[in-house]
Amino acid sequence: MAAAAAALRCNPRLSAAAALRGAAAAPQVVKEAAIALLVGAAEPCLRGRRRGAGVRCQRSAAASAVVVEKKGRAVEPTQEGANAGHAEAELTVVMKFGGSSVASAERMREVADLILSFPEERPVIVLSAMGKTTNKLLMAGEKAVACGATNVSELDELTFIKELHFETIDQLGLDRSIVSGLLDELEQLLKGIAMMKELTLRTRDYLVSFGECMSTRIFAALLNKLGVKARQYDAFEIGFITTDDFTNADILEATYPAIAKRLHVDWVTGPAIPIVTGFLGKGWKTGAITTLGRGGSDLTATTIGKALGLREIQVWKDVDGVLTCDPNIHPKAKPVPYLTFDEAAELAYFGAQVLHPQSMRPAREGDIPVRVKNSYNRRAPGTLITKTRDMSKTVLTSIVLKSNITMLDIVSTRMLGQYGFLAKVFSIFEDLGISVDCVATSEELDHVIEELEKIAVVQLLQHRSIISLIGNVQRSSLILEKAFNVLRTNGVNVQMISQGASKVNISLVVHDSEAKQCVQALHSAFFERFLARSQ
Ligand SMILES: Nc1ncnc2c1ncn2[C@@H]1O[C@H](COP(=O)(O)OP(=O)(O)O)[C@@H](O)[C@H]1O
Ligand SMILES: N[C@@H](CC(=O)OP(=O)(O)O)C(=O)O
Repeated sequence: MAAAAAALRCNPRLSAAAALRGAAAAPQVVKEAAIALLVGAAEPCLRGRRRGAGVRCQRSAAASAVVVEKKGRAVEPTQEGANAGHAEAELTVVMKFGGSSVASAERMREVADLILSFPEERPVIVLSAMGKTTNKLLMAGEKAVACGATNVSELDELTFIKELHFETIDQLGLDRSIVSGLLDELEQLLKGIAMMKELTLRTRDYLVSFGECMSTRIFAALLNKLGVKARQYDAFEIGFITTDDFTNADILEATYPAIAKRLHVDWVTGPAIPIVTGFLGKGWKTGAITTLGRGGSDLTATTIGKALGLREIQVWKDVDGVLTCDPNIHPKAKPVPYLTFDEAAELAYFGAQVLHPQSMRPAREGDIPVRVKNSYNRRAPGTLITKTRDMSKTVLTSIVLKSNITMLDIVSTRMLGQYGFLAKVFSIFEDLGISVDCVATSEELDHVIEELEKIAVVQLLQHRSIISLIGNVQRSSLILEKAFNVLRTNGVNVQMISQGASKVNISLVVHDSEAKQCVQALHSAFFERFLARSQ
């Protein structure tokens, strides 16, 4: 059993899902041929060089007209916005700014200022869509399915998106033509959806791509206006090749040499800060626009970091780094100064919204440090994520909560031997093409249960939460002792426990109704009282 469970953890998506089931609240007591699967329910599958002297960003205030071309073509840097430098030095860092960092004209100015406050860097910039644009686009698409083509122009979400982008452009003193073509195209697309009365995953990706296509064009124009040469890129035009899994595509290997070549050649022939759309790619078979899963701009940034062998990858957010838990769950969450790639990856897989689940992979492969910083509080040191770190004093790093999980309790009817049973259970998921922690609809779940019931007694336990304790599992006894002490004091019965093969994660399953209170109590025990005592 243990061997089977460990093997399953090789697949990060399955790792959240497969765990040994013990007798209630008796961790590590393993029942014969009985496993439980956790099925994510509510959310869609979300899915060195040293610095050198060289080209510097100029801060000249020379205004310039910006040449804006059609979607799919880069906004070329302007003469006036010329960065006088030559490309004798390579690009040094990638800086990614999330939606909250570029949510308004004021925020865009702030981000431009932030970038220019590092004149020694030659950055590649990755941007997400402005503020909540992605959510609004999705909502507009869903409403368009039912509202009829003649009513599309009146959709609140479309009006909001138009106003946000036009107001931003006006406030920045730029030309509305930068995005007007895209906004027309967006309206046409919504009319098409209304006529078809259908929003496919492929269309969904095309629809949300407008957010990043607009934010990057506006920002490139702003930098050029400020006298800093910048060049806009649509990721799907410069070699971000992905699988054709719309809404949750994976980056393919061919991406790395392709984007490295394109960005490098452009940089040496005409140095200009590259401003790249986050989140987007191009499906290798269909040639259509794909997205990398919600929050996918982090992955765009780490992919560029690895492709170009940059010194550092910076992801600028609206929090002071990766925190000891979700600040929306517990206001006393505090920044974690250092993490390993393994810890950060585990944290992200288990639902911490702060990093995209796949984003650590390219950074780890390229061994490029990732720094998570706050664009609203530049001085905060943030979190530095590296391959290794001194773990000697570490017990717990962070607590992650993933709610609204469905747990499948599967007990063998002994028609098959133990090994055959486990193999059969997972082949059912494979045959149905279901990634265990990504089952999104109850229909999918019905199929799974129907198949499983041929070999097992299946119990469906809904409204469960996974609490993941990310830390030094070399100290698992201490972590468990402390955690169970807290849970017992709070009268909480743990329904399942699983220790990750990655040695950085222990997961507990509790009922949804108790989960937040548990996280708060655990946080207080590990990070508040512990610190108070050790200081
Ligand atoms: N452990 C955590 N550390 C930091 N932030 C977290 C954590 N868990 C959840 N969050 C949430 O993640 C948000 C940042 O992620 P995200 O919204 O994707 O940023 P951005 O859009 O800037 O890339 C924070 O505002 C915070 O509410
Ligand atoms: N705009 C996309 C991609 C992204 O990465 O956004 P953010 O960096 O704001 O999480 C989304 O909302 O999912």
